[in-house]
Amino acid sequence: MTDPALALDDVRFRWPGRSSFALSVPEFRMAQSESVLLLGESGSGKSTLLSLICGIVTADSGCVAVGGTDIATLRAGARDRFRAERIGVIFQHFNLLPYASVSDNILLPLRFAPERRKRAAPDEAAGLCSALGLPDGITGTTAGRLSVGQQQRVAVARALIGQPPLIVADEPTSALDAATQDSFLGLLFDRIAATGSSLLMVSHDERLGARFDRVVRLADIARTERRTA
Ligand SMILES: Nc1ncnc2c1ncn2[C@@H]1O[C@H](COP(=O)(O)OP(=O)(O)OP(=O)(O)O)[C@@H](O)[C@H]1O
Repeated sequence: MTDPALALDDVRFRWPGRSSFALSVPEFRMAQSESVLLLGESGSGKSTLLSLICGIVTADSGCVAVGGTDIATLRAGARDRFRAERIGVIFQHFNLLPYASVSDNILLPLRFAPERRKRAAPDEAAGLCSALGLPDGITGTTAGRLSVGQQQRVAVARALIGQPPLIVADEPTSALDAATQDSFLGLLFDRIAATGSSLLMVSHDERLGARFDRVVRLADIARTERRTA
């Protein structure tokens, strides 16, 4: 039997030093190649959940397994390499290196991920740029000079390069108008259909739901505790 792309069991978490917010997830699963839209209001813990899934923070108890590997069993350095190998992350604010070229930004995760680097074709960065509708020759441009929409596409190319099995995206469409949102999602879905990657996207916009295999509300899979500190 193949491992689920993602499995959370009895996960509990509090941000260190902050008792005012707690998140617990009894059970959540994603199958391989599945796309899930995770909805929740602002401050409900969506980004916190993604940080747990990416191993940026570790659960106080319970298990977060990505492709069958419990990330709590990995030491910090190994966890960073595991994330680079297995998860393509699209951050809310893209987190591009503004002084580095588009090409260097896209290739960045491969530096820490030898297996993913082997899977990436030599011209994949340029190919992704063109598939994502970026202009020819953009790979040498400094990322800080791009429009917001272009930065977003570069962030997607960086997440997709080398075909990581899981793509995690934190509100990647929030800065886009409706038409650009639609074409952006079309491109993202074309790419994950081609590679068979799973996609977990966080948003507070339920209109995006039609494109996904499943729409999940954070409130239905997690309990949160919020107190004014
Ligand atoms: N790095 C952090 N350190 C400490 N507390 C944090 C950190 N990141 C988030 N929190 C706290 O965790 C709680 C949930 O925030 P989170 O960003 O996960 O919610 P969200 O649903 O993603 O919100 P939004 O839709 O506004 O991005 C908030 O109380 C927030 O202050």
